[in-house]
Amino acid sequence: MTTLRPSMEDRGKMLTSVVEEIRRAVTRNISGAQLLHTLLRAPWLYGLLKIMDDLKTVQCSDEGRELYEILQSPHIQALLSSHDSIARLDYEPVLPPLPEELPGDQDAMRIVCLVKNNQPLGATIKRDEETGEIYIARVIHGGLADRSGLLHTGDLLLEVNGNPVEGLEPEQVIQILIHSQGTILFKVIPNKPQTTATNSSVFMRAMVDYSPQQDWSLPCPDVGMSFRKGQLLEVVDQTDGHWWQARRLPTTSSCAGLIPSTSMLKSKQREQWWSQPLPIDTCIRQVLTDGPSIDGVSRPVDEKADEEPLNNDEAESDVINGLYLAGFRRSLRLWRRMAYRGCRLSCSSCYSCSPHSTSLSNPYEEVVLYQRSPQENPRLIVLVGTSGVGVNELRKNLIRMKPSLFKGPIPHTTRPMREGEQTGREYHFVTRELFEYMVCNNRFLEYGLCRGHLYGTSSDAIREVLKKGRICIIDAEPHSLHALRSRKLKPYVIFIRPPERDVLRLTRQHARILTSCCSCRAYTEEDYEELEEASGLMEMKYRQLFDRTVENGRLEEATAELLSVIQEAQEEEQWVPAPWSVPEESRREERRDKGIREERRGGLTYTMDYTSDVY
Ligand SMILES: Nc1ncnc2c1ncn2[C@@H]1O[C@H](COP(=O)(O)OP(=O)(O)OP(=O)(O)O)[C@@H](O)[C@H]1O
Repeated sequence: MTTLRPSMEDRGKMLTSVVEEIRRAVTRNISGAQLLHTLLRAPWLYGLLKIMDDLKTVQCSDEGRELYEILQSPHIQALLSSHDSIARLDYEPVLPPLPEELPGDQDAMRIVCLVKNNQPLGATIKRDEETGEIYIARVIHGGLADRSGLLHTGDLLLEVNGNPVEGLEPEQVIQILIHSQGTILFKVIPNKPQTTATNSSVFMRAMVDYSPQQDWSLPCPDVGMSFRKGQLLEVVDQTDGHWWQARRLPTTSSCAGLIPSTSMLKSKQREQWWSQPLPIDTCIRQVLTDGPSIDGVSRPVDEKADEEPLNNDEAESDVINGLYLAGFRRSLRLWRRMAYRGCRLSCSSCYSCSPHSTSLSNPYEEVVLYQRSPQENPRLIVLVGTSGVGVNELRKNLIRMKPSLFKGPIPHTTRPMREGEQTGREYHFVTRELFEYMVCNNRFLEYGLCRGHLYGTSSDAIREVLKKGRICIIDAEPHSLHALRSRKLKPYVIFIRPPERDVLRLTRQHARILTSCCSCRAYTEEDYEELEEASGLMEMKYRQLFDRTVENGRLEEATAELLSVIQEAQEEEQWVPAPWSVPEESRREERRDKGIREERRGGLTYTMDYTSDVY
């Protein structure tokens, strides 16, 4: 840069010409970048900077003062500071000179220089077992190598920091890399240009837990990413049929990790299931509590349910301020509890624990953000919780507070109508034949037999409430969620969890627990223990199906939280299974296309050897 030392007279001329230059720029409407370019090229800029101080003190023309103000603006100050840095050659890092003896065939070789600051390289390498050559096995999305855009999957590695890698084990190359800090120089032969696949992200909900530490087949454990049931994953790369790259959401890191693909995880799950003893802890299946079943298969009989009469006022009908709640809930909860206890003893044929259960067949569920439009029906609200946690209390509270907003579905029953009851108000009173016909046609989400009468919640009863623009609120056992999760109902599932033990003791002083022989009594320490244990097991097993969790400590607080969660579910964007947001006609086309795609993919063979893939 040439230093000019202008005279006072020259300074005046200079100032005028600079101001003129700026004015012209403004009137010609040229961009800021063009103006900067013009100014920075001017030989008098350095001189101008020198006289900046003079401008502050010396009496000068209007143009001079105007220029001074312009030069004081933050943008120009930032520019001047950048100018100074560049003028002092004050930038890092200082790159080493390129090797002098570059081979003649320039196209075949690439020298890649990366600056590594205590962060992993973000690429894995592997050795070709036949040739012994070392390749870049994969480039991790968002990692250093990926951000540089200079290393690609399949590039052949020749040297690292001047050390030839020929004949080395991948682990030895990794050691060189680990001990290199700052600048790392790679000599590679680039892989043939790959067709740039459009790598748009896909969002998935994990339906199972995964821990890379326990997965011996992971090509490189350091890059593995763990996840838990219910967590949201952004899958950024599915090019490898076995190992995908993904980020957990919400994410703090731009760097992705490796997770098994659907097919990989399915085969792992199957292997694991067959090698494990039968889980008999939390399994619940649909059993009837007495007599021969409607489908003709004998079911376990619970003697007590027949012996002890229900307290009808409490058990079958809830009327709050003249408002009828779906009355059968109590008896069904009781029935469910019987079924649950019976099942704990024998669940060897239970569907949800079999290797074909839904979580095993779908380890990931594709999800999309969905915003309900005001024209659509409200979403179904499903409360899930262990018996005694307060699901019914919360549900009643919501209906009591906002009867025009919330409503329960009217259940069906084969029990005879009593005096004062109306069909379609407390229940839909139907004949046993009709009830059985509805069962055969899968019209019930849940049904059960109590004291000789059938009770059930039909999907039509739920839709009826939703169609009228009211929020249908039901409680359900978690194993029925699979049947409920449909595009039409779009259920939003809220898990009700018990609070800490001391809050339980404090808040449940006057609470009454319904016992298996249909009587009520105060809660005991044993009940609290059972409640916590059952709740923990339920959460562990079904967490992937819950959208939110609300703790039922103090009733008013829990109700208020529930209200705001429900409002969010109806009014704000939520993650839902992808098919829920697609209109029916495009769903049919999509299913057909997917079939074709899968057929094509089926023809591909994956030949990469992952055993020596090192990060
Ligand atoms: N937050 C709370 N504070 C105090 N008492 C509560 C609270 N939630 C529920 N209760 C009381 O606990 C008892 C059981 O509640 P509730 O009947 O709602 O349980 P549930 O989960 O529906 O189980 P079940 O179907 O077996 O009755 C009731 O006496 C209820 O009034």
